[in-house]
Amino acid sequence: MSKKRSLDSFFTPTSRKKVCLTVEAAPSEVNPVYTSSTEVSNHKTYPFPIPRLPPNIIEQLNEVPASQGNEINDQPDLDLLYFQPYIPPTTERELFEFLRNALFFYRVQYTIKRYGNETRINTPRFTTVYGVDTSSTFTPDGALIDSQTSKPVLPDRYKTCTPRPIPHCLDYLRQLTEIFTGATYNFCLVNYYANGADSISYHSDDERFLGPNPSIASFSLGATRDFCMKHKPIPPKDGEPPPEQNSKPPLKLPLASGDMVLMRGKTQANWLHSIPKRKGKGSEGGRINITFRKGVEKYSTQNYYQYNVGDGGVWKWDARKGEMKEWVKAREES
Ligand SMILES: O=C(O)CCC(=O)C(=O)O
Ligand SMILES: [Fe+2]
Repeated sequence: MSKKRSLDSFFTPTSRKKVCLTVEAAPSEVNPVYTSSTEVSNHKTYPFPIPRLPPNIIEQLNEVPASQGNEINDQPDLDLLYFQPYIPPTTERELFEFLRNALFFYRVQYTIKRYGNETRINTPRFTTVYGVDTSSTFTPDGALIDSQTSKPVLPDRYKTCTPRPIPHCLDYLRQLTEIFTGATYNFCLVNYYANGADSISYHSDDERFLGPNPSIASFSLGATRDFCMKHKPIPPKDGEPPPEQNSKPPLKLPLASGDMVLMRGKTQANWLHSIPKRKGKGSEGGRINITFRKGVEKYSTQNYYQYNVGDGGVWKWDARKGEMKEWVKAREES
């Protein structure tokens, strides 16, 4: 297949530009899929193959971003670009349904030590992750090699996890997002909030393994949920009077299906974000969140797999029952 235009020719950071890629010129060619079949992405680490994006969704995604991003930077250290929407309205529902059907998820549990006591934490949403930090790269056939030497990565690099390549259906969006944000991403984290009882508490993605001032592109599909942001408390400095705190109420962005928030600059270092639980009206539907980020240390790989895959069972959307079900290999094959 020939490429009609190179991806580089579309490179205009954060600009609104219609990308008329043909299906032949899809970014999937830049990062081939790790399977012999053209219908699915597969890898030894996947519990089951993941369908590639159908051509009609690819064609519609070539219209991104569907609107101009609005800058939100009127508060200290805050630097957001908010697209309402980014994914065209003709596509968001189909993409949501497609991804919910296609992906596998986990319900991760882990133990933390608080004041000497061990506490079991149940992550209050479904999660999954793909990708690997900059020290390693996947070959087109899915082998993990050292990014510098191109030699196979030895098992002791990632002792607690086995990294998984980003499947075509998410990698296509990753590459489009790289074009429009001017940043590069090697991880794709996916959250599924089954209803208003699922949530993520206030946190910042400020780990050292993302480097200083990381750009994180965050997509919403499905039910609308509030994205709340508040400034971190400003710690006092030795010998100085208490610093003035940001007294403004938390920022609340009602993230709708197809929206994208690009968090960048000093945002992660200074702000916290959350998706609070939601009761009553609008708490019924499921929501997918996809974030693209770049891990620059091998520890990012271990951390992301520990907290987004873990060591529990696989969950898959059951379209007939309309809910996530624990997935059992034998059941699918029989
Ligand atoms: O679901 C969202 O919009 C936010 C998810 C998030 O903050 C995260 O995964 O770190
Ligand atoms: Fe986050």
